[in-house]
Amino acid sequence: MTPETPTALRYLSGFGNEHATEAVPGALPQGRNSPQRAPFDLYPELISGTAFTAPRHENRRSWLYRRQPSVVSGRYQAMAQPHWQTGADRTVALPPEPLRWHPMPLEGVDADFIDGMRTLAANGDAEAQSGVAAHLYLANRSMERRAFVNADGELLLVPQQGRLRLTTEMGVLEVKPGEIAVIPRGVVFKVGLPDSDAGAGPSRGYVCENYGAQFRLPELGPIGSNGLANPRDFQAPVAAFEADASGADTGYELVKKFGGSFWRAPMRHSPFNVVAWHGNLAPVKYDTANFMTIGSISFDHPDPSIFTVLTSPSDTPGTANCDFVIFPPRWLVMEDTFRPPWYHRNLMSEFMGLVYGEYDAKPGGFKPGGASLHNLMVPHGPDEEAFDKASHGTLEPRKLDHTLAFMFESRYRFIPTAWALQSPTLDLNYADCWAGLKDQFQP
Ligand SMILES: O=C(O)Cc1cc(O)ccc1O
Ligand SMILES: [Fe+2]
Repeated sequence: MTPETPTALRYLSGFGNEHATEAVPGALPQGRNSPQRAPFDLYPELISGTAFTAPRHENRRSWLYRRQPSVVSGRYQAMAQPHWQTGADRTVALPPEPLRWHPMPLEGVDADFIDGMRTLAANGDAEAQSGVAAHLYLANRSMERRAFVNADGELLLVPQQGRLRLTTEMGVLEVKPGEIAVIPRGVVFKVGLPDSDAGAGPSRGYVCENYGAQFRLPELGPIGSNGLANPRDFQAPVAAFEADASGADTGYELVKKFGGSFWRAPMRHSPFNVVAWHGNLAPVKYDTANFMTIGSISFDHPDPSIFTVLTSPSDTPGTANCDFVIFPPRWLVMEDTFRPPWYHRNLMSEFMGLVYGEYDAKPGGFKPGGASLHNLMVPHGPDEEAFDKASHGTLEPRKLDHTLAFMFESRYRFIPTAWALQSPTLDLNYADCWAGLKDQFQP
């Protein structure tokens, strides 16, 4: 029952590249996509992630050559997953203040990746193809004969604890904390937890579900033709299929999120039955250790847009549906500068998480696995401890090391779910971290 994949996974390099990959040599038709009979009598199937007529530089689609087309499944039945919410919940009274959550406890977790998903906050509307959700997953069980497909958006996975083995229609990817993965809308996948399976305990991580335009690399402007996340460091899987795909004895359950509702259908065969594929729509992984970080080498603290890994544009240029921004290890060398983030209020709304280490604006209170939310025009900035240290410390070159925070930044306010607002992990004392900032004005 194990997937037919090599033990050391191989990947194809490049963001949005036209890849071509065969699990069995000769399985890809040559010179055309849809011959009268495809090699080995595989079924050609197209998946398009953009409208057919999207501009060429945005157009994403792939051709899959599979043992059975996706349409072969049993009937769908409604299924409950009340904790995975879709779009802004307008019934929630949105607090106008900074919010923070302590790490969600892992004790007593008994769920796979799908059942263990918890929406912390969401905005926009999947139907309107705009907005994002910020979820946390807490899971201790691999999806074995269970697969998932999300029709509502793409999923950006940010593991915080434990590796994920992502078996997808297009092959297998493995990601560990520090790495991320993006699974396109509509691509079937399942999540294995190699570390949990080995007894290391539950896995935890963050997910950005993007209902809007697909994540892409940001423009580099005056930075030039290299830097930040380099395209070649994004890795797509090689084609792989499950060995038992034709065995009639091994049922599968396919879970589908469709317009915010969950459905399940029995399948007689594994949906991971793609023998070859080609195209530029594919799941990818990326190691944030490869991010070429740029910062000030003179003075002042740059805007965090300098740390954008991927961006999902909205229809207003420069005002993203969502930016995925990281705060990786880096040197701070600025002279006569308050080096942490300044105090600020922004048009954009900021959901933050911490994969490991300490975040320089909140050395104490923001813990790995926790989250914070600073919505549009909600004031925030360094806590008292960070302010004191940064105002009085000597300004030698200093490495911020062993740290990885990130931000899902959106033009739309994130509305926390009722569950998140009632959670015992909600930090009711968050505002206290600024309460001691004194008026030190001495004219
Ligand atoms: O609020 C935060 O911690 C995120 C952030 C970091 C930064 O360096 C500048 C602005 C900003 O919103
Ligand atoms: Fe901020």
